[in-house]
Amino acid sequence: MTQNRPTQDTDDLRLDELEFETLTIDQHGPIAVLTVNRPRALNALNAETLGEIGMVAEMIAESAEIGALIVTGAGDKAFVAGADISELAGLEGVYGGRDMALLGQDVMTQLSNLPIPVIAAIGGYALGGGLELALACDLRVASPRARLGLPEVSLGLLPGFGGTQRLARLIGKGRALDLMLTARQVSAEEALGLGLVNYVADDPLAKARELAEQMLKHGPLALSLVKEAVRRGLDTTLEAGMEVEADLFGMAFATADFREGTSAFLAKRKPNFKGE
Ligand SMILES: C/C=C/C(=O)SCCNC(=O)CCNC(=O)[C@H](O)C(C)(C)COP(=O)(O)OP(=O)(O)OC[C@H]1O[C@@H](n2cnc3c(N)ncnc32)[C@H](O)[C@@H]1OP(=O)(O)O
Repeated sequence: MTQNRPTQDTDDLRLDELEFETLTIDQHGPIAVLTVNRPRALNALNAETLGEIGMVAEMIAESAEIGALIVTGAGDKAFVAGADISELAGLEGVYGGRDMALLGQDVMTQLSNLPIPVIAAIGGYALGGGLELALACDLRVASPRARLGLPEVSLGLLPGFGGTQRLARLIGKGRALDLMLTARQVSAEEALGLGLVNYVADDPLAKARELAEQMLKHGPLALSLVKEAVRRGLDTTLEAGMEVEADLFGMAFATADFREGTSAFLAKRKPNFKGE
């Protein structure tokens, strides 16, 4: 599904040379920050924004320079207040809705499958498609003011950007159904207790950077193998997941980073990982 996807050839472009209509990208060394930037609509996701997020994910997947991605929203009121309701209201029938869900799912999966850590910094409302965006990230850091929920049933809808699947996998079926069937918003503190967010911090962007820096001290290939093992293992049986883990563990042994990590430990020095 490539509806409204930008068609620009990205082969020779750097991320910080691209201009987007609905988001900004900043790069600080190996850490990129994607900010959804539609503050007048509380950063709601329309098809254009989804297309732009997908384009950024595609570029990051091919970039050797970016080691971690932080996703956030412009302004202090909202992370992302959902899919753009005015756009949804204009979609035609079953197929319009299905196409929009497939576009959203596709983009969230692109983000989720990135081989680098992806952290959501949630400063305010993360509702509907906004929470689904955060759920596609590896970790979530929320401000004490954040409000999170999947209120789609209040619009006669269900979550359609992966939320019914990712929320149940993250916090369990019972808790996920509670949030989705009541449409209630939870505070950051409750979200922490539910396991919906990993950290609550007054400055979620600063905390997300701190976490990214901590992760980037480790071997980048090992980080990507951890993500792959968890992702592939969760979608299968425990036994098959063990097989996946053993295969990836074997692959780690073939990397220069493994030689470097173990040599550095034995020589009592800091490792210098190269991602090879
Ligand atoms: C597959 C995915 C499906 C979905 O995601 S469906 C959408 C799920 N999300 C929601 O249902 C949340 C919708 N938004 C709200 O309920 C409220 O907003 C808030 C509680 C987040 C904040 O309320 P308040 O402080 O009173 O602000 P405000 O005046 O409602 O919003 C400011 C401007 O932002 C626009 N806006 C907010 N959320 C969305 C959205 N999701 N889609 C499109 N526009 C949105 C409003 O309309 C308004 O605009 P104007 O100033 O022109 O009246």
